[in-house]
Amino acid sequence: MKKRGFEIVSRYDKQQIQLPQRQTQFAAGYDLQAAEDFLVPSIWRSGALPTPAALKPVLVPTGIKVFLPSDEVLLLVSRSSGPLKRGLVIPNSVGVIDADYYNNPNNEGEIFVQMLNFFSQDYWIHKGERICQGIFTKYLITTDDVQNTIKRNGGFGSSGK
Ligand SMILES: O=c1ccn([C@H]2C[C@H](O)[C@@H](COP(=O)(O)OP(=O)(O)OP(=O)(O)O)O2)c(=O)[nH]1
Ligand SMILES: [Mg+2]
Repeated sequence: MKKRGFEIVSRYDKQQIQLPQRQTQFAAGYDLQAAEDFLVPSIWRSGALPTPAALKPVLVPTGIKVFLPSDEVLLLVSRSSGPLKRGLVIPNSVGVIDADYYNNPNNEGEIFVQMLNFFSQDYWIHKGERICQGIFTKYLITTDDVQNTIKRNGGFGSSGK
């Protein structure tokens, strides 16, 4: 049985979604692609100072989900060229993709990438463009960790404030 890997979520079935890949021999990150053309508006779009609305991140769909052992996590981190060449930053700094997010009843575990565009021009991400990289790693728990049995039923605040 496969231990860890990526799959396409059903809403993007047969839509030529590419599974993340490492680009070079010893690359640590699996580059995730945008599942569709997607606009990331400039934070400066409404004037001299960004408004609160302009500072709300967009969620770029990837069309993929990840399965992994329960003691591992996939970390979504920026590509170094994201801010430098496209003005795109990941405002949550590092996206944490938990093992129990896979196939959750709310969105099947589809991975989304939060983004803001710090450049002055709006930016259209094209379908298939590599928007961040995912790094697999193990996580540790405390000695007196209380094993939680609550099931995840979504993401982005699904466990409450
Ligand atoms: O950039 C991200 C970050 C998270 N997630 C998904 C996977 C993750 O397992 C879930 C919850 O993320 P996290 O625990 O970081 O956010 P939260 O605000 O604590 O949400 P929740 O209450 O659902 O745990 O949302 C993404 O798709 N992209
Ligand atoms: Mg959480």
